[in-house]
Amino acid sequence: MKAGRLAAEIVGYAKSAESRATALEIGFIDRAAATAAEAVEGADLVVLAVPVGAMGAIAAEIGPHLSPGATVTDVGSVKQAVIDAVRPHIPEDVHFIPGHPMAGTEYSGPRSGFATLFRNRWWLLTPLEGHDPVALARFRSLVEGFGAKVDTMDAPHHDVVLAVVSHTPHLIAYTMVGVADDLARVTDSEVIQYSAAGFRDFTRIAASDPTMWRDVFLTNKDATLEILGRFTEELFALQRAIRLGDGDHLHAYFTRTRAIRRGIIEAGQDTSAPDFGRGQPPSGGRDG
Ligand SMILES: NC(=O)C1=CN([C@@H]2O[C@H](COP(=O)(O)OP(=O)(O)OC[C@H]3O[C@@H](n4cnc5c(N)ncnc54)[C@H](O)[C@@H]3O)[C@@H](O)[C@H]2O)C=CC1
Ligand SMILES: O=C(O)C(=O)Cc1ccc(O)cc1
Repeated sequence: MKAGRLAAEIVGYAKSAESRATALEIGFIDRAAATAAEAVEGADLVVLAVPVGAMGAIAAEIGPHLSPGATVTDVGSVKQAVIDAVRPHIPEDVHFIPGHPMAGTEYSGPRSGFATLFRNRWWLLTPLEGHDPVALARFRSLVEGFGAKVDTMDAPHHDVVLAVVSHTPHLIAYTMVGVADDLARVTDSEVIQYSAAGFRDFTRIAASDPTMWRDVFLTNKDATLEILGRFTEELFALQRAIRLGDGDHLHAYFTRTRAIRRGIIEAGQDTSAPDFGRGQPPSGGRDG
């Protein structure tokens, strides 16, 4: 918003005084408020960017201080739980537009933000029934001003999709790194020294913020457990194929999954890693 001069004044609040001071120092905000309630006084737009489990408490704190006609949005990785926790605290004359930018890194805190973070990334919105289309269109064009692409869907659908493309993969990465750490035969230095790209990517993901991800799994419980159940079934089938020496099964499976990867690249959605066949992709996040 700062880089694009999309707001007259940006007021920030964070629980820690250090985060507030850093945000001011690096120019992310024009003014730091001492409380969340003070931060939202007179604001046209309020963005809730706390761990999913903290959204409800923050909403309760700011609810009585919101201006009529203001818009409240959030950036939480889970949507239905945030809606359930936040909506009761938002006055009738305030617009609530739940959202989720599909962009980020394993880093936290104000120094981890950068102006191009949302460029060419999806920003999913899960508007509530009976929402004001004018407020939605206004917010949508703001987000497009960050360079993001917007899509809308309902919250339960969002949560299942995210369980597949983000939440369960994060859990798998956490597990794989934990397994490597547990293996006495593989010393720490070997894990670090011989890390191939696949495992290195797992370690990056597994370095993500523990509070944020704890809250994601606690609040997207059903969808994550459903996808994890399917994942476990497939894993057992592959385990069995390896044990039986069933190369056809393995080959057919890997052929199917390779087609998915190629589909992502052809759709121009790969912003994660160098694609040596097609030159450098656009920079994606801090690790690029
Ligand atoms: N990091 C990422 O890659 C992405 C994160 N998200 C979502 O964005 C939200 C914020 O995540 P980040 O910006 O990465 O985290 P962050 O750690 O950089 O910022 C979180 C802020 O919330 C504050 N906070 C934590 N607990 C609080 C509480 N109980 N009450 C009041 N304030 C509290 C912290 O002081 C901090 O200022 C989360 O809901 C997360 O699911 C969404 C997309 C990507
Ligand atoms: O660091 C990564 O690779 C991410 O996957 C970032 C991310 C984390 C959480 C989200 O809800 C959306 C994006």
